[in-house]
Amino acid sequence: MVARHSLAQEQVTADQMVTQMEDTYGVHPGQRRNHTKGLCALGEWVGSKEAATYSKSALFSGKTIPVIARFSNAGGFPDAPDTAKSARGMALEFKLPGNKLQHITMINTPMFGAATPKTFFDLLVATKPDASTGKPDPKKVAAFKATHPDNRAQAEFLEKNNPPVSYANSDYFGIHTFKFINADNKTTLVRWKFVPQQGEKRLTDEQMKTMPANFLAQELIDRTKKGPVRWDMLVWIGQPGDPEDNPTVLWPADRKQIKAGTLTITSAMPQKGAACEKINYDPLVMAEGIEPTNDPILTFRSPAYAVSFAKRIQGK
Ligand code: HEM
Repeated sequence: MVARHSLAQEQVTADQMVTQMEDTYGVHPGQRRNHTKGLCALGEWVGSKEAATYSKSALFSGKTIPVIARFSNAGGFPDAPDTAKSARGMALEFKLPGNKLQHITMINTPMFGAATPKTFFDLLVATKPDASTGKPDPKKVAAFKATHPDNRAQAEFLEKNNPPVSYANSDYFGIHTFKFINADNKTTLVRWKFVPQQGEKRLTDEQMKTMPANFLAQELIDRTKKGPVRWDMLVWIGQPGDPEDNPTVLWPADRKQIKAGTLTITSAMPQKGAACEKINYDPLVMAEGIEPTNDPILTFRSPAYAVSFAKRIQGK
């Protein structure tokens, strides 16, 4: 496992990955190199007592914790249509007592489309729009699919499930395995998802053809003006032997599940100049009580986000 991890790291660097994003999506100065389209939101979080038995994180103290959120569309096109069959993202920064931070950065597919950074890199290369058609070359996409079976589960999920009608009507999955450490220093492997209290709702095939390119951001701004929007965080408790370092493989469906808390989003606003714009939602920003696994995608994300953040913060 460790050997495969270091091999994957050798094959592509964070710089190469972000340069490839720029090649595939173009450079949009001052903006994120991935999940470029999005908006900011504000809210709060209250964790559960049950989760506190598994993790000593201040996230589960039961106290109200302020949250700065960002909702987004996967990919580096600022004008990606909201009907595109790509992932939607929810990124959360929890402001814990003592100036500590916890980040949770999720997408709305249960699994990721790459077991190694190299597969993700190859996907970026294969989906670069062709100069003559403005669309990915179907031959290159087919060749990628034939040689990267670790992409298949997510690609099939995205093909079969239309995107949500609202950022508020979507599940968001942590995807990676994390470790909860409790007050007795006992480690539990966990995975999680955020489930919308207003229910999951996807665009119909008809709406896929009729909806405009931009509706998700304004819809969330309008919805939160009428009242708060909530998600419950459900945590699956792992068993010894459950896959820890492959975000393309799901755990068996019968794993014990606990409710770890509730997120309440109270307002949403365009990202320009708002609180989420200058946050790097690096998923390895964690407070005591939650730790990463050796998942090669999870460990790669941190340096890649840093490269993108450093560029955009300089206006590049
Ligand atoms: C090799 C794998 C990955 C790479 C190279 C990558 C790269 C990036 C980069 C460069 C950004 C922009 C960072 C910034 O400028 O602030 C980003 C944003 C994001 N990524 Fe990833 N990512 C990967 C995997 C994932 C996975 C597995 C998830 C979900 C579990 C995810 C969810 C997101 C979300 C939601 C955002 C937007 C965060 C925000 O709103 O600021 N990414 N990613």
